[in-house]
Amino acid sequence: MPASYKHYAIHVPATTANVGPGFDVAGIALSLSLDLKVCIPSTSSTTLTEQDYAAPVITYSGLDSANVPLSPYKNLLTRVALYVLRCHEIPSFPPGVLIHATNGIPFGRGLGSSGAAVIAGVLLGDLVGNLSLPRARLLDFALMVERHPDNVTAALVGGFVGSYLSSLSPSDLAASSIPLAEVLPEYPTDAGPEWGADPPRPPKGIGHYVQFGWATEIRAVAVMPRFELATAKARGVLPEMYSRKDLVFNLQRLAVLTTALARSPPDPELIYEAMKDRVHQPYRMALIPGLPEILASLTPQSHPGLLGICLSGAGPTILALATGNFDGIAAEIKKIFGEHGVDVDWELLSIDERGAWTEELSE
Ligand SMILES: Nc1ncnc2c1ncn2[C@@H]1O[C@H](COP(=O)(O)OP(=O)(O)OP(=O)(O)O)[C@@H](O)[C@H]1O
Ligand SMILES: N[C@@H](CCO)C(=O)O
Repeated sequence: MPASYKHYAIHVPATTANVGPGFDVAGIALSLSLDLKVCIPSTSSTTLTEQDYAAPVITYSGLDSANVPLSPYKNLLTRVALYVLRCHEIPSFPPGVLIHATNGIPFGRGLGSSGAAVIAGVLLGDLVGNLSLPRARLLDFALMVERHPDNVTAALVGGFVGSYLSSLSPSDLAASSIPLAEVLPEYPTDAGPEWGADPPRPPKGIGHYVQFGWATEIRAVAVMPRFELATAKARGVLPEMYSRKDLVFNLQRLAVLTTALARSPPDPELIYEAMKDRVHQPYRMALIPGLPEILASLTPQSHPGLLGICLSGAGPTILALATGNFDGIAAEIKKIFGEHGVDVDWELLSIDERGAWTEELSE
């Protein structure tokens, strides 16, 4: 057992992705979080050989913690951290690292739990490897793992964010197209790590973003059904091709929405229409009982205070942006879900402007 440890904390916010018509583009960081406490032996070295291999010990508390694999070679956080380390010629965690995760983001509900875990993993690798990577490079690593930028960008930088992926050169495209299973190898646990070939480095500058303004009186009512919907499944129902009419419908609304949510006081009529979508919600309705009725029946007229309503991320959570009447809005959504046999929890959330951050703790 090492004589002393250095203690750190890593904080990553939840996110809602898509934001109305902004499929794979617009995300908002919200006031739920994944928090890691990381203890690193003061004496540890990053110049390890295979003989020095020692797996970190991971523990969890909070939401869905019973469902997380604790093997560092299966857990998403540590697999991502290992990927970052191995891209910097550091083959493993230094011996004796302890990680405790306190999870406040429910899994598979459309509130960016996997995006938060990916960002936490990138920050963990950066911390343990003593790498001090700039934010843009941290984002490159995150985008090698989660290929749509809306959750991870908002989780990393905070606020209401729009992002796009660069057009890559053919060789960079080949590197970034390597299957995730190869980017994040699952090593056998009992035999120790297989050092194998170096993983593909992320091309530089994969993702670009801009932070939009946000009217501070706007809050987010998140109504979370008590069932998980895996993002992969919810992406599987989307078509490959869209009509020009539907694309223009979304582009027109997104252009208006990004500025409308920054104006104070917010204009409910403008925002309500600008939060409509024809790119993902219509196709995901079959996966979320009650979604068509919820989107059709709550309006700024029926529920004063409501600004707009949409699916949060890949669902099944419903996101209602509002300036008041939060209980009334949540109660109506809960009622409609109830009529479809779906139990829910709900939370009133604020925007998180800070994004992800790491601190050294004194104890
Ligand atoms: N803190 C965590 N630690 C380890 N694994 C996690 C953590 N958070 C999420 N995961 C993994 O990610 C999965 C959920 O990812 P998924 O993309 O399906 O949903 P989501 O990220 O919650 O929703 P969305 O992407 O629509 O916002 C979980 O089932 C779990 O395997
Ligand atoms: N833009 C993504 C967010 C979910 O992670 C989707 O809707 O599939």
